[in-house]
Amino acid sequence: MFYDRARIYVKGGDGGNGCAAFRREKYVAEGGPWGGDGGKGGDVIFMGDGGLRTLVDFRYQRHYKAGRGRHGRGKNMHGRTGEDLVVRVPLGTVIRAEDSGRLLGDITRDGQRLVVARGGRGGRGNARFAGPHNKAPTMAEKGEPGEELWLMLELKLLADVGLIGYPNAGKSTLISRVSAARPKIADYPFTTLTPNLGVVSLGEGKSFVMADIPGLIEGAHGGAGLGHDFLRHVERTRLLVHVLDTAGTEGRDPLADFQVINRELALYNEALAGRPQIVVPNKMDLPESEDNLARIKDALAGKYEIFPISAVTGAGTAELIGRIYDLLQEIPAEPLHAEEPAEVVHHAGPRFEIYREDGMLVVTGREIEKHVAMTDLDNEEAVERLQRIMHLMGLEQALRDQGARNGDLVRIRDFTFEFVD
Ligand SMILES: Nc1nc2c(ncn2[C@@H]2O[C@H](COP(=O)(O)OP(=O)(O)OP(=O)(O)O)[C@@H](O)[C@H]2O)c(=O)[nH]1
Repeated sequence: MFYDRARIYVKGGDGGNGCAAFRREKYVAEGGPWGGDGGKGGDVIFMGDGGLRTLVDFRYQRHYKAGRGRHGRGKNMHGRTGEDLVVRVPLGTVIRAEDSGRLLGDITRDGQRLVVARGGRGGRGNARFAGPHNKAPTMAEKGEPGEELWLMLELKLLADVGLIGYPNAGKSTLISRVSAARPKIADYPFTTLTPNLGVVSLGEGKSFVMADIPGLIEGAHGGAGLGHDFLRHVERTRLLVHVLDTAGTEGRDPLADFQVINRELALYNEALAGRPQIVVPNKMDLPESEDNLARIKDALAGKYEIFPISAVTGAGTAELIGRIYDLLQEIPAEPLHAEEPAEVVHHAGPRFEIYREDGMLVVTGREIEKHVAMTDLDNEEAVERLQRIMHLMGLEQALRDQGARNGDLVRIRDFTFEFVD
């Protein structure tokens, strides 16, 4: 089965907790703080893999979590960093955050890496909070939670080669003749036309994807047009292979067919019409084809490369796919997106939002929630520090602006406190 869309959940590893510990050695009277830092959580990283062709693996596994950082320990021992999780995706995969639709990136190159969910920072151990004002801090930070989100993956680079030609020219026959795998596109939002796809393998890991561009003539004449999703796929083809019914089995002239199809193609999609094109006179096993082939050669040789074949007997097809493969090496793959993001901006947005719920003021916001998550709420020093941070972030003023009064309850995640003006 062939799938070109997937929805998956990714989570960076949580940072390890910092440790609160004190020196407790013989002969050392006043043990100083020496709790180590927690380790950073691992990242979830996508990596381009030119050998992959589909997103099918993501149908079976939807959750991807990187390793968590280890907790810090006494004697200033830092926790180990969590392991990154590297997920291989086919080239042409476009990644968006599901909630906002924001583009995280495009994977277009083999080995290209993109961090899609960052691991959390490790919490600092109490040794790091020691200073002139506090020689024996009892607080340590908890680890920052790893980033988590749902992603929409979309595979855009489906076909390297598009087959064009009149109905019954033999496009389907050619695809089934030369392709090893015959993936089917499932979950297509429109049902009238299904692109016919084939993966053509030449051995030694060499392959390309060929797609039929069905209904070009019917769609153009009827003004029906093809589904947008399908168009998007065929727009990516780098080379067009124009298949002709050389025998004229339906009573038409193959040379006239050639002109008609190219005219329709230009009307239908100018960019597609400008692609390199090679001409494939098919049905050469039929005797009627000989004269027509001579005429086709007279008219088109010099302008186009011509590869006569018989899709039914297979004559000429090996030369054809060999040449297609070589041509594809010369035609560069276009970048898939104009909007190439310079850097992934993770969770941009307002600093915090405040709303009322059950008579309580609830504060949300990535930064403030992170600070709460990293605070050991059972430790008085840590809570005092959190309050200073909230003050510096301007939360008091924001709460006042929202009409908070002395004694009102304010909640941030699992931390509830009384507002004191
Ligand atoms: N004799 C002969 N017949 C062929 C050859 N290739 C295709 N045909 C026949 O031509 C007819 C049409 O072939 P298809 O492969 O279905 O043509 P198509 O271009 O895919 O047509 P659509 O699916 O309608 O777009 C079928 O009956 C095939 O058996 C060939 O090389 N020689």
